[in-house]
Order: sequence, then structure tokens, then C-alpha cells
Amino acid sequence: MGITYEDFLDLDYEPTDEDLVCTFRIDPATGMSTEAAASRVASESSNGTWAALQTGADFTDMGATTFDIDGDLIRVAYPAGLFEPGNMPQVLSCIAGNIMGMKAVDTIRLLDCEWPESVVSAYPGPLYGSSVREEIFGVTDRPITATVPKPKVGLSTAAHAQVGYDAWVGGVDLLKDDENLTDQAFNPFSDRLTESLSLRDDAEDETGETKSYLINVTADTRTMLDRVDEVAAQGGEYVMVDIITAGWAGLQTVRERTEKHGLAIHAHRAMHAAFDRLPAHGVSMRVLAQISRLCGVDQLHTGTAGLGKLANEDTVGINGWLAGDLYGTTDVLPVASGGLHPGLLPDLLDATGTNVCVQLGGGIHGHPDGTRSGAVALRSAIDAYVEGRSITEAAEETPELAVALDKWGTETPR
Ligand SMILES: O=C(O)[C@H](O)COP(=O)(O)O
Ligand SMILES: [Mg+2]
Repeated sequence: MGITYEDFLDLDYEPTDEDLVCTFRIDPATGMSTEAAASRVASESSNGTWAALQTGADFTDMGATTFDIDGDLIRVAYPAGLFEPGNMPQVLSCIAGNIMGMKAVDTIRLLDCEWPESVVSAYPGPLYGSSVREEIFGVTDRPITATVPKPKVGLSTAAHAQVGYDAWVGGVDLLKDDENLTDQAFNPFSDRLTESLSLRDDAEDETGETKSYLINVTADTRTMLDRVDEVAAQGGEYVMVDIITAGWAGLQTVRERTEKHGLAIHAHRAMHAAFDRLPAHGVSMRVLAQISRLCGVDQLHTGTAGLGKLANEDTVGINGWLAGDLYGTTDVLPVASGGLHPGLLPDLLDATGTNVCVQLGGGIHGHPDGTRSGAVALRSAIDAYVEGRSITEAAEETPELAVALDKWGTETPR
């Protein structure tokens, strides 16, 4: 049996409940019709190649089908049997693999996936999802808050832990490592873990609130597992993983280990923009978020609805997907981070709702009176929002918030 590109295009095909359906935006190469390019997408991403094959009839037909073309949008149905259960790298080698570089298209972007239950059920999903708010912090009515000490690398272990303490007692829930802080000589992982958790205990005693720490375990997979064990042994509740740079295979292995310890996973998305920033090409943040949920992160950075310092794709839509039904899979708590300060909170929370984690680095540590005042300002802005009061009203009672608003107003930073 020969396989030709035309075998992968059938505009009468109706996807079954078992199919994984992907929507792509494509720009066909010069001289190539959309139909020809669309059939090549389905071919190369499933069981075809550039040549018509004469291999013979003895194979299971794992061919994908382009079944819909609407302008530059195409939809491709993949049979569930194409995918090894629970192997996310293998899924991506199909639906976001060779096709990203094929000459039949000038650009191609994987925009969205509709995941069938048969594929989803092989993944663990998050252990806690947004229930971390209640299960770890006992909070039901407000966003949880986090802060990343700045400078993002270079602080000594003692200084880093002290910044955490100041932020915790000022009202922040979570100390968070930055994406490029792991186990460097100026601030070794094990020392940082021990010292931070010790000051975490002090902050809990002082405030009567639960405090926690998102320590970055990102490394080769074997080292990540050791670090996960260490965090559990020392009484942490979370680990943080740079999920894009560490890779999905590493994340999947970490997810197995965190389940054993009952730890939550905070997912930083550094490098996502290499895949999703150019609107015509790559893999959308929406799809990266979908994969993150399947692989089982509890918290995921999804942007700031355009209000912060980083370019964002559809934060609200992505957050909606993360909260939506997926065959009973636990949801994911979205994290808004990157260039936020107290003056932006009302607009942010109007856009995202309060079932989020709000992270401020510079927006706390850049406060003219220091970290603790910055943390007080953030907490006051959050509490005011939940109580239905304006931040200017809250600033009349909380001078730290007044100072922050004076400094940054409601401007979006760059
Ligand atoms: O990792 C993060 O989310 C950040 O370091 C954000 O820092 P910022 O609040 O200073 O932009
Ligand atoms: Mg950062």
C-alpha cells in the first residue's frame, strides 16, 4: 500500500471521541496550496513522510487526518493509538515535532488541542491544583501571594532567607526562588532550604498564618528527585520546577515522586516564549498550559493579562481552560507574575478573578521602605480588593500602600 499526502486529507471525516484534535494556523510555502500543506502536516506528524511509500500493507494505520480547513486554520485528527499512554515527549514528537520545521509551510503554530479521555486518563493531572489555597494556607476568599527576592541571583543564603522572612511577616504567603536560582556557590540549595524553612517557622509563629516556600529543584532528573526528597524530609510543602527548560520527561518523573511525599508543584515557564511569542509560529501558551495540567503541575505561570512586564497570550482564556472540566482532572492554580505592583492589582484581579496566586518581586523589593513594607502594601491591596474596597481607600489606612501607589501609580512597567 502506498501512502501519499492526499491520504491525509479528508474534509468529510468526522473525528471520533477517541481522536486527539489539533488546530494549527499555517502559512503554506510559496507555490503550495493550503490543502497540500495541510495534508503534509497530518502526514509528517503521524505516520507519513515526504515520499509515497511502497512498504507494503502490513502496518496499523496510525495516519492523522486533516478534516477541516478554514482560511489559514486547519484541524487535524490523530488516532489515540498513535500515542504511547502517559508519554508526553512522544505526544509532542508527533503534534509539535518535525512539522515545526518542514519546508511545506513558512510558519506553523499549534494553537489548541482537544484531548480525548483515552489520552488524558493516562496522565496524573495535578495533586492539589487550586485547592492549595485552602489545603495549605486555609484561605478560601483571597488570592494567595508570593514573592521572589531580588536581585534574582547573587544574594547569600542568609540574605535570601531574611528577605523571605521580611516578606512573610509583611503578609506574603510564599517565598519563591527565581527561575535561574538553583544550587550555585553563592547560595547552595541545601543551605537555602534549611535556613529558609527555619525562618518560615519563625514567621508562622509571629503571624499565626501558614507560610511556605517554592524552592527551585530544577536540574537533571536524578538530581531533581534527590532535591524533592530533601524538601519533603525538611518539611516543605512545594517544589518549583522550570518546566520548559527541565523538559516534560523530567517533570513527569518529578510528579511521580512528589505524589509519594504529598508535595505540590509550582511550575515556572521560563523559555515558553521561545515557543509561543511569535504569533504565527511555534506552540501556543494555551497548549503548553494544557500539557502542564496533564503532567500534573499544581500552579502555573500564565501571565498578567497584559498588565505586567512580559508579553502575554490570552491569560484569561488560558486560566479558563485550566479551571475547566477535563474528565475530572484536578484544575491548576494560575500564577500572575512579571512586573506587577500593588497599583495593578484591581485590574489584574478584575481580569483573572481571585482564584489565583499573585507574585510580586520588584513590586515588593522595590518599595522605597523595603521588603516588609512592600509585602504589607501587597497584602493590603489584596485584602481591600476582596472586601470590595478601592486601593486608594485602603491606602488611607495603610501608609505602606500609599507609598507604593505614590511610586508606581497604575503604570504598566517595561
Ligand atoms: O520569576 C518570576 O516570576 C519573577 O522573577 C518576576 O519578578 P518581578 O515581579 O520582579 O517581575
Ligand atoms: Mg523570575
